[in-house]
Amino acid sequence: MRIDVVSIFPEYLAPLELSLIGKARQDGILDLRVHDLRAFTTDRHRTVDDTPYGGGAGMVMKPEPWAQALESIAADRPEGSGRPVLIVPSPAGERFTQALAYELAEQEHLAFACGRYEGIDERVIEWSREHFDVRPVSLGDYVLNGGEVAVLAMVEAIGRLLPGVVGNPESLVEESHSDGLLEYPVYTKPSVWREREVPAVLLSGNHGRIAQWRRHEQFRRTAERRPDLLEAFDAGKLPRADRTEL
Ligand SMILES: N#Cc1c(-c2ccc3ccn(Cc4ccccn4)c3c2)n[nH]c1N
Repeated sequence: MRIDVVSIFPEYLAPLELSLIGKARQDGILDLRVHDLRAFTTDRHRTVDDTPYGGGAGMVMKPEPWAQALESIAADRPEGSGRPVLIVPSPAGERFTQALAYELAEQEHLAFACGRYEGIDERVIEWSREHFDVRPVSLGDYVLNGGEVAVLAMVEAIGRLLPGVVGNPESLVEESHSDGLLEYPVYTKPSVWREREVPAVLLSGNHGRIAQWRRHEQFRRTAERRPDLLEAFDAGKLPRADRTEL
């Protein structure tokens, strides 16, 4: 998979050089490129923002640097790849979910546009549809200062689903949200810790009973902490977790 990220703070994406995503890049599973939006400005001050039409607080990101950056990415797309998907983090976007992570993990080329200030001139989103499948996406119902934190989360959630990134693909099946439910509690040695014991069933060696207990714990936790997920689960609206390997 090829991923391009455009930001005025490219160093914000440095954590993607670490851990599993960093190794996936070294192994050639993920070709991730970060671009500084200011490299696509033409004035001596490398200006990326201006005052909003209609007034209001804050500044808006100018359209032309974005068009230059995104045209450069579209022109450099991998040989034979289809139309790239442009994900625009935004508080006004569709919710990022595990199901969307699975969907995007099947794409050959993703691009992320990290806005700042009060956002990107809306005409960029409209213009981008000439070159990309454009998806405004929100990390959640709270306000961040820009798109970079959302991109860190989305790239990790998507990248870990790619074949060869996590050691045991089986582990992707049983984690929270992979089947629409929260994950069961996990324990390790010692079996008694500060007078707290590991549930006896987990020490029984009876794999059928262990699986039954774990499934029950998933439903109990989901009902307690995320009843909204339980309704979706009961309605059969499962995320795309019907495969352990993409
Ligand atoms: N994904 C996501 C986001 C964002 C987000 C994403 C991109 C930008 C670019 C600028 N801002 C600041 C800002 C504040 C207020 C109104 C508009 N814009 C962003 C915020 N906030 N919350 C999420 N779940």
